[in-house]
Amino acid sequence: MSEVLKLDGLAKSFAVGKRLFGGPRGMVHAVRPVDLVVQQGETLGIVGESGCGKSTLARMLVGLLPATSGRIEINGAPLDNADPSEFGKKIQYVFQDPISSLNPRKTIRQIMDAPLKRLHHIDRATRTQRISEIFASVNLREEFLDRYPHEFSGGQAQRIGIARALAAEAKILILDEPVSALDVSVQAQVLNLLADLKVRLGLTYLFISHDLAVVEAVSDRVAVLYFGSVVEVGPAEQVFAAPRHPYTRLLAQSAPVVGRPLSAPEGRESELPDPLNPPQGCAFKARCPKASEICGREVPPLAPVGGTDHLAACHHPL
Ligand SMILES: Nc1ncnc2c1ncn2[C@@H]1O[C@H](COP(=O)(O)OP(=O)(O)OP(=O)(O)O)[C@@H](O)[C@H]1O
Repeated sequence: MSEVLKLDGLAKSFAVGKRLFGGPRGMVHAVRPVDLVVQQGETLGIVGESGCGKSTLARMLVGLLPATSGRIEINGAPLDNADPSEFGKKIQYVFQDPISSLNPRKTIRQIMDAPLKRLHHIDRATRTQRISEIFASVNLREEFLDRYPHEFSGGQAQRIGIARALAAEAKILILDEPVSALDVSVQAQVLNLLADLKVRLGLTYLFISHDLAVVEAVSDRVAVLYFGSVVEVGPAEQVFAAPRHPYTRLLAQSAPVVGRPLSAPEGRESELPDPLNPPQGCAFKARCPKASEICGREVPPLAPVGGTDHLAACHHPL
């Protein structure tokens, strides 16, 4: 296996609450420095409650948001922040809400044609042929190409969203809650399609979701985000069957049923800390049954917890 994607200290802060005169009132550290490696052909699931930084991370990866610090490498080469077409050829984004992410005034053919034209500069006849091939690969009928986005059901629209990402010929797809907006029966079809495409086209996925059961079903490895940081990462079956971070255990306990989204688990305090006033030490300490004095003082580093590929950021791993 080879590394296709590497995040090195990738972080994003937002200045919030601008005063009329003077600078911002504070900084929100939406994503704190994240180090992650994704191997060719794997699906890395990213889970966490609302507000933990999933979308901010995803948007940095596809160049929709500039990082505050850190870098992104693809196949060993840094991605140039300044050149969106470089991002587009290597890494593509599949949105949660497929219909609203497609331009309502353009036919599906025009939507599919844009990345081929912009990123690959190939002639019209070749583009037409590529679009037909891609459309067939997501099991959609060719006649749909001349319709508009609003004419499709959620499941069909998500297939179109996937087809559009494939048109760019990127090998890495960021799937941001790709099935959350769909009915459960349609979810399974789209997940099967994604699994099939991954093998057929040699793709690598980052699968972001707050639905733990879906992430468990599709991921080889899982990274758990809490308050902008990775607090646990490891093989999916290990992380779910034997979580080492108390936060992961709370998540797993709170979502035992397929399709049930993560809700704030019961804890001593079931809220994320105030981003404008982050706590000292471990961000999870107020909700953690194992918290001790050191947790209030020192941020725990992400460190191996049995096996080199299973890491947790906890002073008292389970
Ligand atoms: N443009 C912005 N300006 C200020 N703060 C922001 C901005 N975007 C995100 N944030 C803050 O950054 C943190 C992470 O947000 P983000 O949307 O990445 O989380 P998320 O896990 O994707 O949540 P959700 O599942 O609800 O989309 C939150 O505290 C959020 O309020």
